Amino acid sequence: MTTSPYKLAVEDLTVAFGHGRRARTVLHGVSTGVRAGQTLGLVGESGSGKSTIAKAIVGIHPIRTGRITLGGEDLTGLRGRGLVAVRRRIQLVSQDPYASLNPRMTIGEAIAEAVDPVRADARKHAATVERWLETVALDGSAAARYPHEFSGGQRQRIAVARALAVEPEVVIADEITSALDASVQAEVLNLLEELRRSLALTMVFISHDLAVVRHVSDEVAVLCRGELLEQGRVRDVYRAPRHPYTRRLLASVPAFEEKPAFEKTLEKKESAA
Ligand SMILES: Nc1ncnc2c1ncn2[C@@H]1O[C@H](COP(=O)(O)OP(=O)(O)OP(=O)(O)O)[C@@H](O)[C@H]1O
Repeated sequence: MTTSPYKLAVEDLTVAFGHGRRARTVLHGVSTGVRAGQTLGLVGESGSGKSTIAKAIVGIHPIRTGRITLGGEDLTGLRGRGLVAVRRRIQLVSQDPYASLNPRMTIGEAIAEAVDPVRADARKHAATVERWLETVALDGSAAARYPHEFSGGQRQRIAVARALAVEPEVVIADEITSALDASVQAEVLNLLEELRRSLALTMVFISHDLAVVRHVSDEVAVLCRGELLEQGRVRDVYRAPRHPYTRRLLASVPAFEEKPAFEKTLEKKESAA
């Protein structure tokens, strides 16, 4: 039985790299979580430990202490098949889509593998592959091509399609737009926002871009040097940050009240609907 209000919960998480005297703790008892169907924005300066949380959740980094639960089920310490199964239920999409796309596989094969890892047959799953490509606004003919044949923004959309094709319970998006220029960033964020609404995704959105986080998140958690300083509803934290560090972080955003380009595009779409 769990009393956690969160679909995905992290409790008292400590992660350290290295051993003995060389060990360095990078997460110090972090507790956070995301409610079902919501998006948690995870913010903090470079090196604060955001990616480490994501990687610990999906089992890439071992944890020292703490607990990770999904729907109340304890995932901590899973190995072998259990770990593989969890990696499917929680999909991590990172800044570099090359990391999740095998350069020797066509896009069709990559998505087919996400749908069915046992029989990753692009022809057998052609209809599903095409549906996911269309979901991320790509033509079905993309299935026969290789990752290097696409632009950065297109590759990121393919990585999102591949992650969603698994039908995960939670998606963790780690700086997925930081390598993209502003207009492509807007395109990927718009897509994510549409998918989030239509598929009622539960998502952790990691970014150092506070304007973007404000737009896509329901709650925001602020991380500083491996410690979680505060978490709350976006509106509350942005209007009245409790921690001086959060205040500084928000103050350092130039023209903070200025709405990002993609937000304006979304508003236009909504008012036209
Ligand atoms: N595999 C690793 N081995 C040793 N140290 C690591 C490893 N991965 C991360 N670290 C260290 O952990 C700390 C947190 O890194 P992490 O990548 O989680 O930060 P971040 O907040 O995601 O930063 P950024 O926004 O720059 O991606 C950093 O000091 C980093 O050097």
